[in-house]
Amino acid sequence: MKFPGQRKSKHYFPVNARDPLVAQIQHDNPFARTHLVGVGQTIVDIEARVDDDFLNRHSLSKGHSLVLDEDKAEQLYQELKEHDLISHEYPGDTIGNTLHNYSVLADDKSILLGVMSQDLKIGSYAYRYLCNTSCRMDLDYLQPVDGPIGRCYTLITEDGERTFAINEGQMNQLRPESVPECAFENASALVLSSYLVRGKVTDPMKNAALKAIEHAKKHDVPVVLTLGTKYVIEDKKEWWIEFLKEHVTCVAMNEEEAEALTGEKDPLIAADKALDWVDMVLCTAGPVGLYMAGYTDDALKRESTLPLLPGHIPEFNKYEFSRPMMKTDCKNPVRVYSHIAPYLGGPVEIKNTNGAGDAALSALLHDMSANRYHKANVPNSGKHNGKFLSYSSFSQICQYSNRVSYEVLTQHAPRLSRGLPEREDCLEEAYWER
Ligand SMILES: Nc1ncnc2c1ncn2[C@@H]1O[C@H](COP(=O)(O)OP(=O)(O)OP(=O)(O)O)[C@@H](O)[C@H]1O
Ligand SMILES: Nc1nc2c(ncn2[C@@H]2O[C@H](CO)[C@@H](O)[C@H]2O)c(=O)[nH]1
Repeated sequence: MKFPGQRKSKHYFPVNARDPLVAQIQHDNPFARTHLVGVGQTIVDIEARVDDDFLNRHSLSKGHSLVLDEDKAEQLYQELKEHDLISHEYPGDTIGNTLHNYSVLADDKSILLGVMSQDLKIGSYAYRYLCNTSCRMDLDYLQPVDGPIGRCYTLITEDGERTFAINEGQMNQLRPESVPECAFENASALVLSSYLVRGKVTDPMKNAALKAIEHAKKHDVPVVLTLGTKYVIEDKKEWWIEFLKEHVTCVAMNEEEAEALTGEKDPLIAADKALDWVDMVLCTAGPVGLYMAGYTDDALKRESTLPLLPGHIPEFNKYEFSRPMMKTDCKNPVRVYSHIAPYLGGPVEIKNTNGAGDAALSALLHDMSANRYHKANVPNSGKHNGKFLSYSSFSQICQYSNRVSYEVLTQHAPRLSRGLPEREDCLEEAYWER
């Protein structure tokens, strides 16, 4: 496990691998490990540059993700092929992206639960998916299916916006029996997306996701939900609110999804409202940067030394140096908020915004895992004088998430092609003290 945030050597584990005393202790007590587990829809992103007219012709709504009927999906594909519009093919799925990024950042294991074509042909989409996924992602539990994985036509218009059109293939055929309980032992978090419940009523995926939640609860693993696209939420807002209350520790969303869920346009107010239902919120807001909200115990709160920010909640970032906790673990819960503007104002040239939100979430999940890892290995550390959800403060997680999003904005693919640059071994110099 590489540690997040300030990435100087002291933040790496093991601290001193060559020390004979440390080696002896390790031999007697090998480091406890942890991993991230996720349930995903296995899909490949097929990227093409199109104009607004193309979106209108195929009745697609700009910026969103829609599932197409098989015929319509085929028609769209033929048009892309005919005009030679396809420019790239990448493994996709919001959960696959998040797990892959996590494995790259933490240099550690994640487990993907999903489907994979059993008769895999070299050069097929399934083959490409596997070839371009981090080797730290454990794919051994994938359920074989007879047919293709999903395709996500990622249509980029001139304004840089991406619109998704999905040909689902077998992506929703994951069965609850293919979600093994052993994948949840020692897991740091379970990550799911709202996309998992928008299949046909006969698709087993929704029950597979519920089975995963059941295992996660049994093993005291926090459930993290990313909201995917606003349409999935708008259609049944009340259902989602109940779902959050019952199952979810942390929700990740962008400002549109946040508005669909809470009715609030302002991401800070939306995040605050979501705290009525969950313990922690990550809300990305494109060029406005991102917000986090959560709870800490009054006795453990820490004041920010950064400028206090105006907003609908005045000086909302006052306690952003605190570390997130579950509300039920706080004697006197205090709400904490933090915000960060895009890293260095955003890249000079944004290659593609696809995956920027997934990248932010993977950084947060990395920080949560680092906490679990540290706690298992150094339980008496002062870092664990409270039952915290993450290793770093709200403020530092915001900076880290933002930094990772930036990396995805500067590249074409939705998944990190490498970790953060080693050269920038202290974020303080490059960023904090800008
Ligand atoms: N135009 C932009 N300029 C600067 N930074 C940006 C821009 N768009 C996104 N970002 C950065 O990326 C982060 C995540 O972006 P965004 O809110 O667009 O995610 P998203 O809509 O969930 O993306 P996706 O669903 O494709 O993963 C933002 O918090 C911000 O740091
Ligand atoms: N699982 C899943 N991922 C999607 C869907 N629509 C878009 N995405 C993914 O969202 C990612 C960006 O967040 C892209 O890489 C897409 O693959 C969907 O319906 N289901």
